[in-house]
Formats: sequence, structure tokens, C-alpha cells
Amino acid sequence: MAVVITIDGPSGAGKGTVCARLAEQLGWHLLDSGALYRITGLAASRKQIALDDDAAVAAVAAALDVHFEPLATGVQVMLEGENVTDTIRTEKVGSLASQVAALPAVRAALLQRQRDFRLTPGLIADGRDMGTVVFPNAEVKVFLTASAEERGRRRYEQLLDKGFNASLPALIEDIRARDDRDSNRAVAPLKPADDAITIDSTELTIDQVCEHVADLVRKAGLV
Ligand SMILES: Nc1ncnc2c1ncn2[C@@H]1O[C@H](COP(=O)(O)OP(=O)(O)OP(=O)(O)O)[C@@H](O)[C@H]1O
Ligand SMILES: Nc1ccn([C@@H]2O[C@H](COP(=O)(O)O)[C@@H](O)[C@H]2O)c(=O)n1
Repeated sequence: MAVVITIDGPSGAGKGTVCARLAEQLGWHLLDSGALYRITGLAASRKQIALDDDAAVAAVAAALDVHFEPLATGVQVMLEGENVTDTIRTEKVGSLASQVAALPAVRAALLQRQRDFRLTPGLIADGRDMGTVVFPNAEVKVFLTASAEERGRRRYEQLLDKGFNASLPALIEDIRARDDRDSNRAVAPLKPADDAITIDSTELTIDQVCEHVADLVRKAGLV
């Protein structure tokens, strides 16, 4: 079976950035599990399904017509033939994702779809429950975190770079609300796996975090 490195952690800790770099460096597959929850939230909301209707949202998750197309600029996400790459990255869709992610049948419906990404030569899996639920036997598990203030500041700069207006206090508040919902839900809550190494990126650059994870991968004898 192909080897897996899991990187879990709260929103804005840098998981997506670090996972994409590592997957590129190693030539491994990449699972952005958050995108699956974002797409499910978007699809359910477009179908006007109540976001607390576990069975109905799970049916949407099970039937998702979604394709991830790797491009030189990143991964393009196609939902029912429509390019939703930018749409799913909004804070609004992040909030939809975090609501449907609390539903047990939705998580069950997405489980095998995530495990199917485990292909040779290896997989880097980004999410909240990669090391605890989806790939409990992963070879290397990382829990990447940072203070809510620093994560809010990163999100703020990201939005300004894209030409959007944003309020830093409101972003920090949103991040805290999402942390709270993700950490306190009954099923697959956000938490480090017992055998995960925690990296706090508050005071680290992206390069330093990538080097730290690459070091763990080398020490585990995976490359
Ligand atoms: N160590 C770091 N130092 C400074 N900026 C960083 C660091 N890590 C990530 N960033 C920046 O923070 C922003 C959020 O990073 P990223 O999207 O990778 O986080 P994430 O953990 O995947 O969040 P989410 O779970 O919400 O998708 C990006 O603009 C990224 O460039
Ligand atoms: N394994 C996962 C991944 C994500 N979620 C939920 O989706 C939301 C969006 O995730 P991003 O990583 O794209 O920001 C996130 O807030 C979680 O609620 C999850 O539950 N499990």
C-alpha cells in the first residue's frame, strides 16, 4: 500500500501551502480533503437543502460529480462541469463546509472517496481528521497549528492581495468560530492524533515549516 503523510490542523495554519509544496517536491499525490467538504456545502446550498439535514446532504456528498484537474497554476476544481476553484475558497463557502462537516453521514459518505487518493508513489493528505480517522496508519502525521491572531492576519493579507476588502477583527472572530465548531463536533473533531508531531507555525516561515516536515519524512526513511 502507498505511503501517506497526514497534515491536520486549524484553518490558516498553512496546511494547504505546505502540502502542495511537498507533493510537488516529492512527486506524490495530494488530497485536499477540505475541498470535498467545501464542494459538498456549496452543492447542498445550491440545491437549497437544509445544512443540518444529514441524510439529504450525505446523498449530495455521495453523488458529487467533481473532478480535480492538476494545472501548472494549481488544482482546478470542476463541479458538474463548472469551474468552482475560486468560489469554494470564499469564507462563505468555508462556513458552509464547516456546517456540513459536522454531520456523521456526510463524513461517512466522503470517507472512501478520500482513501481512494492513496496511490503510489505516495500521498500527502491535508485536513482535520487525516491522521485520526481517514489514514490512522499513516507513516508520518503532523499537526500544524498557529495562533488565531496570526492565522487571521495571514487570511487578511491573502484577501488584500486578491483585491478584496476585509476586516482583521472579523476574520479572527470567524477563525475562532470555525475552530470551535471543528474542535467540538461529536464526530471526527479537529485534534492531533496520539502519534502526531505538532508544529506551531506562528513564528515560522513557510520554508521553515516545509523543511521541518521534509526532515520528518527523511527520518522516517520514506525518501
Ligand atoms: N508559516 C507561514 N508564514 C506566513 N504565512 C503563511 C505561513 N503558512 C501559510 N501562510 C499563508 O497563510 C495563508 C493560509 O495558508 P493555507 O491556505 O496554506 O492554510 P490552511 O491551513 O490550508 O487553511 P485552510 O484549512 O483554511 O485551507 C496563505 O496565504 C499562506 O501563504
Ligand atoms: N478533513 C477535513 C477537512 C475539512 N473539514 C471541514 O471543512 C472546512 C473547510 O476546510 P479547509 O481545510 O478547506 O479550510 C473546515 O473548517 C472543516 O470544518 C473537515 O471537517 N475535515
